[in-house]
Amino acid sequence: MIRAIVTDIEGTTSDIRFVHNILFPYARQHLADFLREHQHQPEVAAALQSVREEAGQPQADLAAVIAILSDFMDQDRKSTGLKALQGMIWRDGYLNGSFTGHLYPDVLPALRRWQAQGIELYVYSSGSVAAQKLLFGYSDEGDITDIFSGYFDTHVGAKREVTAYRAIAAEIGQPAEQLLFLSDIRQELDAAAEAGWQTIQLLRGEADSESRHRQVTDFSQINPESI
Ligand SMILES: CSCCC(=O)C(=O)COP(=O)(O)O
Ligand SMILES: [Mg+2]
Repeated sequence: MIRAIVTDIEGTTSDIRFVHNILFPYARQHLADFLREHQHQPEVAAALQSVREEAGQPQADLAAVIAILSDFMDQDRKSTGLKALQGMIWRDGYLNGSFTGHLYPDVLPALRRWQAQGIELYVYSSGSVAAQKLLFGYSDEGDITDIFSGYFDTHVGAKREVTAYRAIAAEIGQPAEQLLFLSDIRQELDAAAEAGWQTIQLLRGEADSESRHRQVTDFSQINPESI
């Protein structure tokens, strides 16, 4: 019996093209100006220091950190510091109406159905918790943040690491076999399965013939009561 469902965002609830073609370029375009203006704010300074440490350049000046962040963005590196900064920059974009958080049309009806069945809903993304709340708070369907009982980001660990799923299970307080993780990425599902979770892979685009996970093309095909 599934007690809680944890969902990925990019490629699962939301189109990967929204993240890569809209969110990421917006952050890249505004990064330098944002940092010059806000570098001394405590949460910005903490994220910058985290990036310096991650790059092994603890004394890097602002220009050097901007170059490091540019490299991280080129690599789509799931750096906790970069993700924190992207979330702060995206906030302006959501607030000034530059974009809304993309949701596939099958997502909200399924989330509502599962919630009505007494299943708790959570998010786990490499995007910061603040960025997750923005996407779901300013989504195509309005503010749906209340539907989720909690949000997890890379502070619990990287999405391909088994330990992250053990940490999330401990925080949710349910046995791993009663937790279901939804993601488009096989390696993330492999880590969740190794931690004892149930898994379903979303195939929003290309097939994945190497996957050993149950596969669906949208949320309407997921029936937690049959798992
Ligand atoms: C909060 S939306 C932006 C997601 C993001 O920054 C990212 O790198 C995608 O990560 P995910 O773990 O959702 O694939
Ligand atoms: Mg994904």
